[in-house]
Amino acid sequence: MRLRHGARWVVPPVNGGVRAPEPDVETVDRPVVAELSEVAVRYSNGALGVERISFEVRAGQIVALFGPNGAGKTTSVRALCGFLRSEQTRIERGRVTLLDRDVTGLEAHKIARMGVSFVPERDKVFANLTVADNLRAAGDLPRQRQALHDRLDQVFELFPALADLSRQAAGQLSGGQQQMLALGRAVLRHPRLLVVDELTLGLHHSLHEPLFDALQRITRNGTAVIVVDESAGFSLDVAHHCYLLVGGVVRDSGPPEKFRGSELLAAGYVEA
Ligand SMILES: Nc1ncnc2c1ncn2[C@@H]1O[C@H](COP(=O)(O)OP(=O)(O)OP(=O)(O)O)[C@@H](O)[C@H]1O
Repeated sequence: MRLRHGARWVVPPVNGGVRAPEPDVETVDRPVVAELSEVAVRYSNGALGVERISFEVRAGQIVALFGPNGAGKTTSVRALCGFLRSEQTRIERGRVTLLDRDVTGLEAHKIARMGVSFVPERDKVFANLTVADNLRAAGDLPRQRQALHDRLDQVFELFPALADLSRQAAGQLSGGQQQMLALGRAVLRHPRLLVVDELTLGLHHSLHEPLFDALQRITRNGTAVIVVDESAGFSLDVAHHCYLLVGGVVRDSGPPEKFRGSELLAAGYVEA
């Protein structure tokens, strides 16, 4: 696989960092890509992961999930992506829909094949493989050489640093570089839905804006994005729609403006 960069990303790049999304007139009428409806999840030890979670994301939208520790954000996105089965954890109630198909409890690899890329909170890269090999491992890649190169170019346009790191072992990269690699591998597949659990957790502040900027750019070819992040600061800047989870239920939802209120800040639900 030849690594180069310079070709155009399929959507115009954003210059000048994270911008507030356009008023959400454009995306509200787009098709729903994924939906959780009244989902309850119980872990194998009997603990309730989430009690009643409903949310949806439409093509080209960024949906932000936030809430305090233990609210059920990770459980919700793992339920959506099929990452609970291996833990003998059950979706006890409710329904997960992906592209109009009921995928409740379906295995992760089948959900991935339907066009979902998941960037988990931990273990997001193969530490012993090079950056190039991590990208090769993305799966669902075009066989035709030029098509593959074009996709790689799109990734390097999103994250130019990756092109220069291609021979480096992923385990030697900084946390920020690993996150870029994980996102790069996820978008290489041209997913219909990208799900990112903890986009900026543990990363230096200077990386937050470029990472959220990348999410905005990813949506511009119609990819839907669900992002969970510790700090809702940038989430509120880029999201079209937000869901506040507390204690395993959706406490509130709406456009980001609704969540900028001091009451939520004071309650610690939204970290500025
Ligand atoms: N593997 C597990 N086994 C048992 N219970 C779990 C497991 N993972 C999470 N839980 C429980 O499920 C609930 C929701 O946790 P979850 O990790 O989804 O929340 P979260 O909002 O992502 O929190 P955080 O921001 O701390 O990651 C919590 O009560 C948690 O203790």
